[in-house]
Amino acid sequence: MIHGEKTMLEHGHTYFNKAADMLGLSDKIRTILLAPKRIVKVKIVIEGEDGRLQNYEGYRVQHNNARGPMKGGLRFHPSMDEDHAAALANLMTWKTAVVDIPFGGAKGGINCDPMKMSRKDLFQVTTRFVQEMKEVIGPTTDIPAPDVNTNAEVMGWIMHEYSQYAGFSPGVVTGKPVDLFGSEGRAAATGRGVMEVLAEALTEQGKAYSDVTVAVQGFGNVGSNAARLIAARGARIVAVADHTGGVSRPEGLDVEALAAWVAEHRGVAGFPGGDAFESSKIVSWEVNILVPAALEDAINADNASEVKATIVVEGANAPTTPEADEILNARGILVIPDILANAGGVTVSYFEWTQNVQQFRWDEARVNAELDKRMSASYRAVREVATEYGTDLRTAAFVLAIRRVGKAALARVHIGADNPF
Ligand SMILES: NC(=O)C1=CN([C@@H]2O[C@H](COP(=O)(O)OP(=O)(O)OC[C@H]3O[C@@H](n4cnc5c(N)ncnc54)[C@H](O)[C@@H]3O)[C@@H](O)[C@H]2O)C=CC1
Ligand SMILES: O=C(O)CCC(=O)C(=O)O
Repeated sequence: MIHGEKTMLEHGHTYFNKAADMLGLSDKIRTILLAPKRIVKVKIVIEGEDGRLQNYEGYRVQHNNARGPMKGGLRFHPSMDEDHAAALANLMTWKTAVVDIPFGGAKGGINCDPMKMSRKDLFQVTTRFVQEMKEVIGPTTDIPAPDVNTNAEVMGWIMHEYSQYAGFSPGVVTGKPVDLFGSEGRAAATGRGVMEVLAEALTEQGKAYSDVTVAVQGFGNVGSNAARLIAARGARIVAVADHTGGVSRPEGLDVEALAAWVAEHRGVAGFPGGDAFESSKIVSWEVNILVPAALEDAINADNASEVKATIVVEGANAPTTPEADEILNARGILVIPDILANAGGVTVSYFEWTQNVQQFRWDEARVNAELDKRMSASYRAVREVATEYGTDLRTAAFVLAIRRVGKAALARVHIGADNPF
């Protein structure tokens, strides 16, 4: 899919190259670090409940495993294609390195629309996907997890199907139901990480949560948990938008009531506790903090100059195009980048995987404490690099990640005098 002039993967490469320029990396080293290890595309055909054939494509791009098994979510969305999978897999490599967990990066999914499918058809599609991918995923090779339109239930199906083939394998997938070897705290982890890095940024600026208003785009796993946790710290969530519309309330929305509404109605539209607005207006809402937590390219060259927030926390992956990023930076808006801001999910996925491997359970308090510690330490590490290089947080996060991945990748091969790490 084309995003403006460039593809999503090219956008990712733009960010990578800005950091690679700062590190003075040669073309050879850039190629080593950017080339995906494996790209798998499969055909998924099922007979739906209505008796008709449904025909989909499934993808898994395994980008890099220099630092450990590859890790990343599965997205079920009509826009899923090889470019999306590759771009998102790339981001996973840098994200796992930013939070310093022993994984590489991968991503995949199916170009289906779960909103229009029965649960039984979704189960069939998931099962077929695992049958096609079973040779390339596994607890020590590539470990999927939830992303857009996938959840704990789907992860449970994946674990079951893979275990039919490989024997009992809870570690093949994370984000599973807690009753099926999932981890306490994983469902809310990405939102919790967003809350934690935002706390660091506010502290830096001498502000508290109680001082700020927040707008959230996307009210799924990431957006709803971020909103809930940020509101619980005392901030006012004054506007929320999703694919069905937007709702606002200057005094602050009742986030728990909104979550209950969305669980029943599959969208924020019609929520009686606020005023309706057109969804795309969320980006330019008059607030202190903007949390894009839906899809890519939400903040782009057309709307970046209208952003009113002074901090943007990227709950979503790639919500800001490089053109928009330049505009936000030039306007002095602090952008906490995806590969740092939304890394709480994969961090607790790592905790889940270690619990599975050790056949041991952590309680929620331990998971949350370890997550909070790692997210704040990662924010500070990125800030330190930003200060060292006199650059923005996104470029600093890439510099930090490229150094870590580069050291591991090049220690595995004979590279000689060309090794810049
Ligand atoms: N689930 C996770 O643990 C993680 C998710 N992410 C990223 O966060 C983002 C959201 O993922 P989830 O919350 O898991 O997905 P989800 O499927 O739970 O929720 C997606 C949300 O985006 C909204 N949305 C879709 N199209 C929209 C549009 N055009 N305008 C406004 N809202 C729209 C949907 O209505 C829904 O509220 C994605 O970019 C994903 O890659 C990043 C890290 C971890
Ligand atoms: O939890 C995981 O393994 C990956 C989550 C994910 O897909 C992401 O961080 O974008």
